[in-house]
Amino acid sequence: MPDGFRSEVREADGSLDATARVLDAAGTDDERVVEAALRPRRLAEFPGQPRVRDQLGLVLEAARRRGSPPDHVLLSGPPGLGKTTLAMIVAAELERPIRVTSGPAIQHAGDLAAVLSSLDEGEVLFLDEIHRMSRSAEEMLYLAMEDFRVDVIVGKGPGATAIPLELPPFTVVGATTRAGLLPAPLRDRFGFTGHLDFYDVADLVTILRRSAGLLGVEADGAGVAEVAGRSRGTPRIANRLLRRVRDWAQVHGEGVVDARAARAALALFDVDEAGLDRLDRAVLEALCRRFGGGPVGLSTLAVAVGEEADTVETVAEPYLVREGYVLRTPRGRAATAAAWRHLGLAVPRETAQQEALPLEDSGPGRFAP
Ligand SMILES: Nc1ncnc2c1ncn2[C@@H]1O[C@H](COP(=O)(O)OP(=O)(O)OP(=O)(O)O)[C@@H](O)[C@H]1O
Ligand SMILES: [Mg+2]
Repeated sequence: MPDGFRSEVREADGSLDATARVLDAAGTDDERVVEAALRPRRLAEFPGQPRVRDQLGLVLEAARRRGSPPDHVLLSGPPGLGKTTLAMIVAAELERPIRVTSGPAIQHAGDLAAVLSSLDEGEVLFLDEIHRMSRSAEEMLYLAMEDFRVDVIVGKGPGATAIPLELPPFTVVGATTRAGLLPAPLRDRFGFTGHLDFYDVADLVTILRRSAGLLGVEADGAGVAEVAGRSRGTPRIANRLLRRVRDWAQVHGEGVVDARAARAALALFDVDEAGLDRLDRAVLEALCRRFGGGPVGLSTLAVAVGEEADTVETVAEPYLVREGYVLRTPRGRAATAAAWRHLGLAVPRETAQQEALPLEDSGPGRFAP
């Protein structure tokens, strides 16, 4: 997440300004403590993402039987869907230690060299936000991932020499919200790439029941279903909303997460019936009211809602596109009829006509990004 965005969700005392962005899918530091407690530890207790889970399970099991480290693993997808959780699970399944660092923390190749040269055989190196690493570190990483070797540069200027240093075999687990930003040579070094997608409601219900149990919160079926349906397909948001509904239930109700508590708390925190939050609605409002439904370029749209383009693109847009409110076209972002209707506005004739086209004319991928 861009730092500017993070700082916006904080109060002066550093706590989460929950009314501002209860749906912000990126976690805050205080929240990370709660999150860590709610993370599934093993693949078998990880609900959802069946494809990625099966594929990853196979890769890990085969490596375990061979007794050698598995291929490097890249996990991509929107914030809060379980990339960090899966990285921890990789290490747990391999019964190996995990070393955690992130792209922004590695600004110089030397930083990476120090981490790499201290790895033990079979260790898992988790590189979060891998798309934010410096170019020179990236190049060092290719070599290390492929040949298990780093060139340590000694000295400066014309007298500088590269001393090759052999590394024991290890496994890189990279995580990124922006797989498209990774240079192809780096992407190619990963033997397995798992793309995480939004969760369906049934999986979120499973996750919420488990979280309620861990938090010692009583929750009934209707309450859990209400929260699951309004969590933007994102476990982090589901867990966060569960805690806010629990708060409401403890203050105004009997302490039970039920449908009444869920509806009241979600309304209080600006989560609408479709599960859209303030940023989502701001994007739709800008698209429809300011730009007549678009198409409009991402950066123009971002300025209109007062956010960074990166935030609009990684946080709001994937879900709006997937739910069919926004289309990504070569000329920019455009509102669908569903967006106009969601805001309670009349659907412009042109939009209605376009969407009423028989399917064979427009193709099945009309709503695809
Ligand atoms: N499949 C899942 N089952 C249960 N809980 C999950 C699952 N996926 C994610 N979570 C919960 O959601 C929270 C966020 O997950 P995680 O930190 O793994 O997301 P992330 O993809 O790494 O997000 P970011 O891109 O912001 O780093 C965690 O607290 C975890 O408990
Ligand atoms: Mg993460």
